Amino acid sequence: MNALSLEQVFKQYGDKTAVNGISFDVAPGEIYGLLGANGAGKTTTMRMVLGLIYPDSGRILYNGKAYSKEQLHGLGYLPEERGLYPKVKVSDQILYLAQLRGMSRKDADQNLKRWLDRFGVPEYYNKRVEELSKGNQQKIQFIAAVIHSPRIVIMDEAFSGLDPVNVELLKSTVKELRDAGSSILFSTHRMEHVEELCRNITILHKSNPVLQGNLKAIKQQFPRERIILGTDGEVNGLETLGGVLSVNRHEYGYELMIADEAAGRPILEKAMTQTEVRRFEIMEPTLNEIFIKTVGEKHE
Ligand SMILES: Nc1ncnc2c1ncn2[C@@H]1O[C@H](COP(=O)(O)OP(=O)(O)OP(=O)(O)O)[C@@H](O)[C@H]1O
Repeated sequence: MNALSLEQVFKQYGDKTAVNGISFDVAPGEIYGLLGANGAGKTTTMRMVLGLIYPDSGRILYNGKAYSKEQLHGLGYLPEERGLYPKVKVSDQILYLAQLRGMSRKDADQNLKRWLDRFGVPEYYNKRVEELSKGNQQKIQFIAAVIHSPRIVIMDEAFSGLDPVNVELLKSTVKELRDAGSSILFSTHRMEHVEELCRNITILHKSNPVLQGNLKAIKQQFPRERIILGTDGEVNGLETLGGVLSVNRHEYGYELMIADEAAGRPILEKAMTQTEVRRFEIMEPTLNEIFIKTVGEKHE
């Protein structure tokens, strides 16, 4: 059974439609990507899943059941806007939140210490939030979202403000949660994180779901239009070949845009007659390219 199912969920603010009929399922042990440009409806969708606001129509099911107070204990939320109290000690704050989610203080304390150790910062237990750097506050906010071992975790820009080492640390933690059976609804503008983590995705555009499904299958639907050609030396005349749309010289060789995959072979043959070819690859489109094509605008 799916851990989370949205069925034709619709939400309007006044006469503005924020989410226009979104449906998707998240299996246990799956990270699901929710993507979209600013204002597309991601946060509204996540807030409905959390029960903070109600859909105008449609249904949200948790393990096949409708929302109830008990479900709240099985949900974890890492909001985009951080919500910790700066003056309050990390331990007081996290233990309070964990108890709200149904944990005993003793169990919560054990879990908190384990998480702080996992993140290599046991000394934060007694610190006030304001004493920590922004990135380290983010780690504490992450702990607040998962301390009660929720079955469904909703993460809005989980890795923003983190340095590369901490991004890797939190990424591996998200994978561990997945492998332990949690379902994660993951929203970000960082497409490379989605490529690494998510099995299935929905792209929202102006409140409408415009592209949805298995990420690998989606990639196969889009044409391969870019060739990476790694060479030792110059290759002349590439731009004259049929189906070649553009040629860019790089340190490693050439990057070519092509009309279709059939243009590939003559490029390779021409290169081989002139120099040593180190690499030749007709590239799968990146999710970033697919996103821009689908949404039709730059995003940040
Ligand atoms: N409380 C509200 N009252 C009125 N309109 C709202 C409210 N919350 C969101 N909206 C509108 O609903 C639409 C979707 O907003 P939402 O915050 O869900 O987008 P988002 O995809 O999360 O964007 P971002 O990437 O910028 O966080 C926007 O047009 C927004 O202005």
